[in-house]
This record gives sequence, structure tokens and C-alpha cells, in this order.
Amino acid sequence: MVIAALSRRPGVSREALVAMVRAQRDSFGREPRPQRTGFVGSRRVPRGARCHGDRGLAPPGLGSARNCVSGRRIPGRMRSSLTPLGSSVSRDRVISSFPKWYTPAACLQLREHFHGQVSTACQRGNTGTVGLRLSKVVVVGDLYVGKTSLIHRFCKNVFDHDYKATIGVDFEIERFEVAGTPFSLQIWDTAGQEKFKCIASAYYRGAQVIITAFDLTDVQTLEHSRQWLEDALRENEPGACFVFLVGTKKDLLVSGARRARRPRGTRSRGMPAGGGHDCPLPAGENVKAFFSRVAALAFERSVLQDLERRSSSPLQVGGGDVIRMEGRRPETPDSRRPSGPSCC
Ligand SMILES: Nc1nc2c(ncn2[C@@H]2O[C@H](COP(=O)(O)OP(=O)(O)OP(=O)(O)O)[C@@H](O)[C@H]2O)c(=O)[nH]1
Repeated sequence: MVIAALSRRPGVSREALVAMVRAQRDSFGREPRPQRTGFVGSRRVPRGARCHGDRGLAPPGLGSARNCVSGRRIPGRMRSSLTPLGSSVSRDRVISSFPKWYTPAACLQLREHFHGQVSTACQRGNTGTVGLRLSKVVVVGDLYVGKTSLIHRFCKNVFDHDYKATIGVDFEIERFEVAGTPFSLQIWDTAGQEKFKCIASAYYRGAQVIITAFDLTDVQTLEHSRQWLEDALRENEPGACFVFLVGTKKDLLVSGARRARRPRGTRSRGMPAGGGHDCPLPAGENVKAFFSRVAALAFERSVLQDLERRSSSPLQVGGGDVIRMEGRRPETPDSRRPSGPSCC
């Protein structure tokens, strides 16, 4: 049904779509299917959370004009999830050299270049299905630390002073071109509120990258980040995820502005209610560089995994290999007839 719906998209071949659906399905691992009701995994709603259950929802990135989890209308977004098959990405999503770390003191990967095998594979266009897949990035952390703002700053280049709590989960798909190869990140925004944690944690599985966000003006959110990270790691294979710790709201430190007031009725695991709402618009400093590095690391690992999988695969269909069929052929009416001289 999904494929039928997709194949109505003009200019995209059915085979390419089938390959993409398979690649997406693989990349989602065993995570639960997105719900059709908004309460389980709906988008951020203003205080007093409304249910979006009446909205029609579709699987992620599969041609619908709505984000599957949120039910929110996002005209350009869904189109972008399919474009690895065709058009180019915007110039600021092109990554040709390995993006540098933020600070070497807090960095586990100090390499400055792509892995040799990855560079070679990219030069030869031998990156397998990496260009069709989505790498999953999960952003976790206490409520109100700025997870959604971080994602929206990068994906939409917007900043919203109004706090709207994330209910369950939401996601954005961001396309890149890394070393000449199309590549997409699926960035999952999770709810920081305790009552939604069980919903959000169902989406941790299959993450390639875990971003733990904390508020630089609230040390308790940093203390809690260890627990957030452990919870996310528990749902994934050991060593399978890149891990990042991101401090938000630096502008409040710099400007000395008072912390924004947390909405009434939300209980934080670490944030006491602050003073007035007096924050300067954050400049989004380092956000693009950060996500570029996330994309480059995720891409590199995806290519290496793809190369490894293909080299260990016994059968290579389409690469000139012969598949030998062992054993007797099943009997058919034709095969029961006496065989005379024939050519083939
Ligand atoms: N001044 C300033 N405010 C920020 C920054 N990042 C986020 N905020 C504000 O902090 C509040 C919370 O931000 P969100 O992005 O909604 O927080 P969240 O972590 O997604 O919250 P939950 O969805 O409840 O988990 C909002 O009012 C934002 O405008 C920042 O870098 N600087």
C-alpha cells in the first residue's frame, strides 16, 4: 500500500521507491510504528496539551504532506525526505571535508579526515544504499532545556521564544551531501517531561547518534543528562551510537539575562521556576557546525557498515556473480515429458 502510494509520485521510478522503503524500514529497526493518535507521539502543543487524534497521519517521509508523528503540516519537509533520489541539497548542507570538533578536550574522535575506505568508496560511487537510508539521531534531555529549539534552529533556522512542550516525540529529516554522496539524518525530538518519557523512550531504538542536551544556566539539567544518556544507550547495541553532550542557552550566560519562566503546571526534574522572560534571541552559534559533524560521523559509519556488510555477504546479485542452484528441480508437467535433443 505504501509502495502504491509512493509510485504515484512523478519522476521517481517504482524500483527506486521500493529500495528506499526497504532502506527506511531497515533503518527504523524494531521501533514501534508511529501512532495515528496525537497523544502518543504528537507534536508540541501549547500548555494544556490538545489531542491531534483527528488528523490523518502517514509513515515518516513517505510522500505525505504531514509529519507522521506530529500530524503537523510541513509542506517542504516530506518532499526533502525523498530527494536523495534526485535533486541536490542546499549549499550549506554540503560537507566535503571532515567537520572539526568543537573542542578537543571534550572529543572522543579527533580524526580530521574521512576514513580511507570511505573516501575511496565515495570517489568510486560505491556507497551502496547509504544515500537512500536515514540515519537516526535522538535528542534527549530535561524538559525546557531547548531540544526543540536546537533542532528547529538547525532545520528551519527559526527560534521561538514561546515554550510549547513536546508531547511524546517529533522528528525532522535533514538532507546532506557528504563527500559527494546524498545522506539524510532523521532527527528525533523527544519530550523531556517525565509523564511522556515512556512514549519517547520507545523511539530510542536504532539510534546512530544520541544527543543529550542540557541548559547551561541550570546545573541540575547537566546532572540529569547522565540518566538520559543511560536510558537511550540501554535501548541500543553497545558501541552502536555516537554520543554528544550539548549545552544550550549560552546567550543567557553571556548576556546575564534572567532565566525564562518555566510554564506553570510543568514539573521539572531539575529546573526551578526562574524570573522574568527576558532573553535575547539566540544566534544559533555553532549549531550548523555541530550538526555537520554529527552528519559526517554518522555518514562515515554508515558507509563502513555498508562496505562490511557487502564484503561479508556470500551472494552478490547483479555484480556478475553466478548463483548455482543445488539439488533436484521441482517437477512440472514439462519436466515429466521425455527429454529429446534440445538446444538452449
Ligand atoms: N534565550 C534562550 N532561550 C532558549 C534557548 N533555547 C531554548 N530557549 C527557550 O527555552 C524554552 C524551552 O525550549 P524548548 O526547545 O521548547 O525546550 P525542550 O527541551 O524542547 O522542552 P520539552 O519539549 O518540554 O522537552 C523556550 O521558551 C525557548 O524559547 C536558547 O539558546 N536561548
